[in-house]
Amino acid sequence: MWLLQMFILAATRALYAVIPYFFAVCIYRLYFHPLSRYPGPLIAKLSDFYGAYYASKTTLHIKTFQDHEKFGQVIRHGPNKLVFNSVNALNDIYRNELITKSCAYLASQRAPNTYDLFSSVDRHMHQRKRKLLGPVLNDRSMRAFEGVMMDQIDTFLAGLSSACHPYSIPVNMTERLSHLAMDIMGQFAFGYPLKLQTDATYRFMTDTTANLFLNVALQLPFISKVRLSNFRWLRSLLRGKSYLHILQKMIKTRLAKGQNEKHNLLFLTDTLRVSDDEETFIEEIESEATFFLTAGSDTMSACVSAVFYYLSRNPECYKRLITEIRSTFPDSGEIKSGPRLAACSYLRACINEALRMSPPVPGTLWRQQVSGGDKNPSPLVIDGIAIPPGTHIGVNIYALQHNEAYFPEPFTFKPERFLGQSSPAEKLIKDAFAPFSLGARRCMGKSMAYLEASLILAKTLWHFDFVQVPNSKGIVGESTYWKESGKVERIDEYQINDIFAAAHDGPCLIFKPREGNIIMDVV
Ligand code: HEM
Repeated sequence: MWLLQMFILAATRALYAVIPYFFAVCIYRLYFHPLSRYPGPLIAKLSDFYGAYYASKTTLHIKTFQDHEKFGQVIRHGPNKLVFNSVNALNDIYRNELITKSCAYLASQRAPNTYDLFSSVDRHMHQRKRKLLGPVLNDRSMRAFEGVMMDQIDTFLAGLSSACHPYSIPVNMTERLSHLAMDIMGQFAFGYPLKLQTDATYRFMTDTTANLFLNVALQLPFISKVRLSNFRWLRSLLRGKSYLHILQKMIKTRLAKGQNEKHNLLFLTDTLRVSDDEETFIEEIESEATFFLTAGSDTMSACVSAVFYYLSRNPECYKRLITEIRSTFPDSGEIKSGPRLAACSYLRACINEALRMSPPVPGTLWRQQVSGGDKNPSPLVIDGIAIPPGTHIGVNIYALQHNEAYFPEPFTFKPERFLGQSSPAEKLIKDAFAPFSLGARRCMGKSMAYLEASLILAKTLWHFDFVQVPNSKGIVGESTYWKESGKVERIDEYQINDIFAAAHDGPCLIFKPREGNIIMDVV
């Protein structure tokens, strides 16, 4: 009993000491903090838990957009954070040598003292890694890989074909495309046949729970100081032991094959070998591979699912795209990279418009002044605003790509807006379109992404016609966020859930072979 009394006494004393401190911090953050004059939600001014809360609900991108609508172009989105919504800020932040990734990215570190491309905040370390990875993702490598990618797409088409026979069954495109995208990445990174499309064994690899936790952690910069990477059990808890097991299997299988196998292809394992010690190397490559597989698969399935969704709801766009593809390529076998695919400007415009409305990386990519940058005599200025040292800054991709100043009628699917390039308004569209980010940390897989999306779409539209499922499954993919907010005119937007990358579902479509097309072509 006396133990309990002692405990209550100690707790009460601690509370008395903490309450004044808590109020002092609140008053400082509201009235005396260098960012106190910037507008924003009250809770965000007081705590980073505002961002973490909406990240846990996967709606942080929507909330940031709404906060811009309410508070203006520059908002305070954490005690120490500013989010901008302009092209000027986009260039000032992401093309700036004095700025690097925010320390919050260290929360994604997977093992102590092990940095992958994503978590290397240090600019020099990042440059070194990016240079190493360059040859894996350049045009030459893409050309060498295209045949393997095409084989995977053929398996995808064969799957759609089976869904047409003996009678049509609805196909959830998210499921099919996430399997296809992961199969492509398994081949691309390790030359390993994961076979998610035809065999259920490794389908757990497309689970995105770990990304949700990562996104919450990215909103809480103090977590990077806790060094989560020291807690190895967390790693297997989040990704799942089986995920790490298959990752190690892919790495070891590739190592056993040696460099000369498929000598025209460069794989992740071959390129990133920096350590001679096998165990250290496997740890390093495991970390790099986890990021790489996610970067190249979750994003791709979100992008292509979104294009299918918008086409199924915009018959004019659907007809125009089908005409472009079928008139450009008299034979399906002719669909490959090259001048003819590049000349399919409407295809590119549809992909861009889907990337604009439903960006596969929809959030604020947090950045900070490089350490020691505060000693620089001239202050950091973003879109005309002097930024106090230590501030986390960024542009929210979803909000920018829905900014009416750049994209009139932002909730309407209009691929045509990407076709012109001469007027000032058209130039603004180009400048404000940033699904792959820009500058030193821009996406390294942009060319691969356009090639993969173009091939999947062109091949599918060449072989099949499709419609939205006419029953209740047909609404899968519609925006429940906007529905719940009563914004009916925005419901037709393909819903992406912000988990740093994008979780998504649907659309559910019914396919039928294009008239006169022999199905055996694709099987
Ligand atoms: C539509 C598809 C894609 C989109 C929208 C996309 C978007 C992005 C974005 C916004 C970033 C910057 C992240 C940040 O600053 O934190 C990024 C980085 C990256 N992406 Fe992509 N990505 C896509 C596809 C791919 C593919 C297919 C690959 C190939 C493996 C890839 C590889 C990478 C890599 C390696 C980085 C890290 C670059 C660095 O930090 O230097 N991405 N991506």
